[in-house]
Amino acid sequence: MAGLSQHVKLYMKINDNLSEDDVRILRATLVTDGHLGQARLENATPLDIFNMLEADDKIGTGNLALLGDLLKGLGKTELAQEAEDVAKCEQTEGPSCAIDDVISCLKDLYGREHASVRPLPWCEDFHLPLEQLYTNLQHLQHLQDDRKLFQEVNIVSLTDIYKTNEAKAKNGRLGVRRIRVEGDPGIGKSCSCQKLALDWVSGKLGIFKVVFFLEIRHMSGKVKDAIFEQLLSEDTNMTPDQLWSYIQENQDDVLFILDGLDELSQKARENTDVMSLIQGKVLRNCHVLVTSRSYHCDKELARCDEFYKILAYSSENSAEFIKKYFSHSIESATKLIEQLTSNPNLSRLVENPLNSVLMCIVWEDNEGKLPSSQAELYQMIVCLVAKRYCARKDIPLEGDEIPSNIEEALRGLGKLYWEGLGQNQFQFRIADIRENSDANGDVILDFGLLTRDKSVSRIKRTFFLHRAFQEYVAAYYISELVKNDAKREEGREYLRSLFGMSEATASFLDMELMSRNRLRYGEVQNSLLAFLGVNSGSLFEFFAEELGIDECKEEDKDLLSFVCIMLLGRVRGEGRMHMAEIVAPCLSQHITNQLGFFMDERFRDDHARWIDGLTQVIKCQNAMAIDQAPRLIQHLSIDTTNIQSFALQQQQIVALEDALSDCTTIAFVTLRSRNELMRATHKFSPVRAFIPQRGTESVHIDFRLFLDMDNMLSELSALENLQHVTIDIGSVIDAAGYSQLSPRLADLVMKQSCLRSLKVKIVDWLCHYSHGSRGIDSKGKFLLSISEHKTLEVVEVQDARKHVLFQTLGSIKA
Ligand SMILES: Nc1ncnc2c1ncn2[C@@H]1O[C@H](COP(=O)(O)OP(=O)(O)OP(=O)(O)O)[C@@H](O)[C@H]1O
Repeated sequence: MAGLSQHVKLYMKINDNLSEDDVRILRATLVTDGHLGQARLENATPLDIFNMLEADDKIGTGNLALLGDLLKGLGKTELAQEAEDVAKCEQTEGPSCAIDDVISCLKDLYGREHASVRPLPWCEDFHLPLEQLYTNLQHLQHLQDDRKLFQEVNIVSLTDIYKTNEAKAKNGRLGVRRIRVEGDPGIGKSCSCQKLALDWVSGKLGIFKVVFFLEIRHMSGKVKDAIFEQLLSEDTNMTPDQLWSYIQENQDDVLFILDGLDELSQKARENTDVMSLIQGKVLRNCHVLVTSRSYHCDKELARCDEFYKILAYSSENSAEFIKKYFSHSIESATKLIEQLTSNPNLSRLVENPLNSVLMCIVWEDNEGKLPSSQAELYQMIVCLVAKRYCARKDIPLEGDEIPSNIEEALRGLGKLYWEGLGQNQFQFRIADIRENSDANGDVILDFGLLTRDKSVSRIKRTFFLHRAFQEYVAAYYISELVKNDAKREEGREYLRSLFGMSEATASFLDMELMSRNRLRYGEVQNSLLAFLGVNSGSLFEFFAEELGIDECKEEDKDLLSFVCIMLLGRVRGEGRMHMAEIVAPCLSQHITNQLGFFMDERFRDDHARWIDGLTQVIKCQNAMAIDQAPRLIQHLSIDTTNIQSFALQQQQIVALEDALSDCTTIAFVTLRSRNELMRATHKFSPVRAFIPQRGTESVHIDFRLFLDMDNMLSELSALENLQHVTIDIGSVIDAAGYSQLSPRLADLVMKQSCLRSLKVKIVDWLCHYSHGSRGIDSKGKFLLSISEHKTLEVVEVQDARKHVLFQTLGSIKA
């Protein structure tokens, strides 16, 4: 009703208010006055009559004179007056009347469509009421588009952003117009947008007169048309051009909520003006809030005024959500919370809202059985869908086995969705699904992992409800190919395109493409490992073969080794050692995580997993060393910048330290950090964690800032038989102070009897700087240690002011 124009609403009102006698008189008058023929009028209701008159252009928008006369003839003066008012309104004040109509139409739509979430695609009737279930999320605000500079903000929903900005606004005008919100998959971006729209409906966002909530994945053309396609019905009493003019004239009052920029398809990108809207090239005074997955669309969103990140639920939030979900059974909630709290892996998993809701569903449906990982969680959900489908169709089930035609259907879907991901396509036409699925088209469409768009939208295409499932099913398809010996070659082709090796062979890898694919298909790559499970050996055999190709250049081996070790770090369970055994003999002899495109902080988690994988590889090589295996790691280069964050657990460092303590084959170690090493949550000593105590001949340490120089030198002194030590440090903050350097260096020289070169360069001491001393204090002991040393050939020490204190041993002896 809200979407209907004023005069149509009036027609309906008149229809309801005329008696049968009135209708008879009306028909007769129309015939007598020659407006309509008798045959057409027979049995026609007033509504039919008004439609006929409209079709003959006798009445319509802003033209209700005839209707007024007819009503007056019937003695319906009030209705006649209303007809006059509506006509006047539509003629003279058309746009403002019409915009009110659009607004009520939008409010009606949001109140209806966005008042609930449907986390399960197969359950069309499984709606969770958003207002009751919405649980506060944590947010960060990034400062000046720099992810390193951020502040924690007291914001629990997107509406709070506007509330905070409104408090700072001048003359009621918000200065901040373009807001960017990012977050990981399933973290609640869409849900937060829904909540924002609902808050507007309930008057909590009064600063905006009109709010357009558009899902970018449905966008294929101009924003002007998308508004009508997604939000308004065909008989809205404003044309797209009229509405656009209204928006242009009232920019300050309008908010666009644009959800999921990362889901804009390649094809749509060429035709849509949504980027111009986001970047303020059109409607620059409108308000825009745009969401995307983390680290996606960075360039396009660089010019936004504010930049927020949705973090996750805190552990209290996730418990609160579970209680809300099980409000009918507090006992279930308490039990689930207890189980999750006792398992750190699962507790972390449910910090993600999508995982939280799926966990509740699985718990409810599987009599308290819980998954151990995200992939297993999705697997359980797909099993659940399959079981419901079988129950619906009376298909007998054997245990937990999914019937083969359903598996086949899932594979068909996986193929389609993998191809869709390549094009950033998230919705599919039914015809395409049938075409791609042989005999299983109906199973796919009926199965329940697909859902049809139910909104007012005129887009009637089938699509996946949640992108995470699309990635999951695509991974399932690839894993089935990889496991199948008969489809080995096809499987490998898929692996190449998944990991970004499709346009090259191992002899010529494109690091940019590989890193891009890691960002784009990271979820698919990770799910693939989970699907392969005990069969993950096939994936590592693939990498081992690529590494073994004769033409594979050393730098390409370094890159493949990094990816391979990072993936190994993601393997859980007993099979891990076996996977390590497959790759360990083929890896590069130079193992490094200092790899151009992969140095970006977007790969932070991968660097943390790399540490786990490295631990496995080293353990494996330690065992192999006894058998004199030919290829062992000889040079280890670690950039700690990306691994010293909270992504890395203390026990992971301890495990690596343990593995390295048994390692004697690594002769060269390079350590680098591009930021402050000790700002990490976990304090660790880089020397102890990353340098083997035995067998290391050469160490190069290159840190931008270091807090514990004193300790580092003592630990280097404790290593066995070092020959070359090079230390480059930008700045040092050392509790022991500048004056301690000389005795520590003396210790190092005395303890390392095989030392041949020692080069130390420290650009600045940030504290404990003794202004009086321009060089190294108490040099005597140091000089003595050098002069008594038997093998030392080169000593170079540069101080804070770049004074070269010692250049060669010769100069010291002189
Ligand atoms: N704040 C919240 N309170 C309660 N439930 C939530 C909340 N946020 C998200 N959810 C649940 O998590 C599911 C996934 O959330 P949503 O679709 O908003 O994630 P997203 O960040 O948009 O994911 P993607 O990037 O994959 O599109 C929702 O269907 C809903 O069930």
